[in-house]
Amino acid sequence: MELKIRTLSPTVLLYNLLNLTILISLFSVSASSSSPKLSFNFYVASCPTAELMVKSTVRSASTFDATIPGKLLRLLFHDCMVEGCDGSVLLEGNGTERSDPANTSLGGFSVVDSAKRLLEVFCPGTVSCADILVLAARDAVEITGGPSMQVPTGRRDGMVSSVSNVRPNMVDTSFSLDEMMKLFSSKGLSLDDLVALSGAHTIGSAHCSAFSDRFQEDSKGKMTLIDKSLDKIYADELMKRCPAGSSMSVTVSNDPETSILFDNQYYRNLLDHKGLFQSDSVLFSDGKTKRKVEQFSNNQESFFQKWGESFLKLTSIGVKTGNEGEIRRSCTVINR
Ligand code: HEM
Ligand SMILES: [Ca+2]
Ligand SMILES: [Ca+2]
Repeated sequence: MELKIRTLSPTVLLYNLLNLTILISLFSVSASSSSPKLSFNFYVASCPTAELMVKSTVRSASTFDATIPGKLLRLLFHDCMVEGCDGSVLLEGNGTERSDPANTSLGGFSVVDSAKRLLEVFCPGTVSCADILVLAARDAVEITGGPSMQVPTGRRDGMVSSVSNVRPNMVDTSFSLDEMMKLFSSKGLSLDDLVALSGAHTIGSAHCSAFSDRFQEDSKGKMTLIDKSLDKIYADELMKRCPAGSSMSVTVSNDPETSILFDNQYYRNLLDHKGLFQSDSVLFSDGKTKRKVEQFSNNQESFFQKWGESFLKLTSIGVKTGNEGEIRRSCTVINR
């Protein structure tokens, strides 16, 4: 060892010393930065099987009920848009986010609750509901044939869930592209993220009321198409599935072609003027997003690639880490 050092030239020694100094200073910057960030394998020491337990819960629930993946993915979106990805949407009670009409048709709560119960047995007080929801949505995409992704964890659960926070932070199917863009950019999401994340509508379903604005009902209860951008045959089919006065529980597939497959069919539907919501159709009718829609419709790989990036951005919105928030014992109530 002694011999080795002596044989090193002074320049090499100086170079090594410099590298060491840079390394030390880098380390101290990251160690002293105020709020810890998310990290991959956050639970590797505290609960090594956390991700596996969530995955198996989502898998078995989805085997029994094919509507689960869509529900989990939408639930995550609605969580992240309001107060960030902090599980605020999961809280029950008067005046919580769940009371807003935009959230009354949400589902998948019981899957998150089951995963949490399992995790509380093996790793009590360790894995946040916010992380469980992100992992469950990630798994939902993979289970339905979408890309497999590694997602960072370490989110903490929020203590605030107020119905008044929903309206100002949630998109609506009646929104113009500019309105959607404004909201997305306030969350750090770009126009390309909007196009990619809307691709979530390649799975799942919608209630008739979610797209009734594209039709008009006359005094005799007859429906007519008022949104001429919609394909005529597709519109007829929708009217047949959702006649005036149809039950509130009737649902229609978001993607009429491959509703249980996470693929790029959503974008091909847009090209065919078969976007279910006005907010879907506008992505193809507006020149600002048309080219991205065409690109994703032609190339599933590029959609999957961008989906991965955008999903990471979505799941990082307003996250609470370190000492912020708490680790809930039950996902539906804050700890007492
Ligand atoms: C950008 C504007 C968006 C609007 C206006 C919108 C609106 C809607 C509406 C109205 C429904 C039907 C709900 C029902 O009637 O039950 C729906 C379903 C769905 N949305 Fe979106 N959404 C948007 C973006 C997103 C994003 C970014 C994601 C996820 C990343 C997402 C995931 C889903 C999923 C998976 C469903 C199916 C839910 C199920 O099967 O229960 N949506 N969306
Ligand atoms: Ca939230
Ligand atoms: Ca599909």
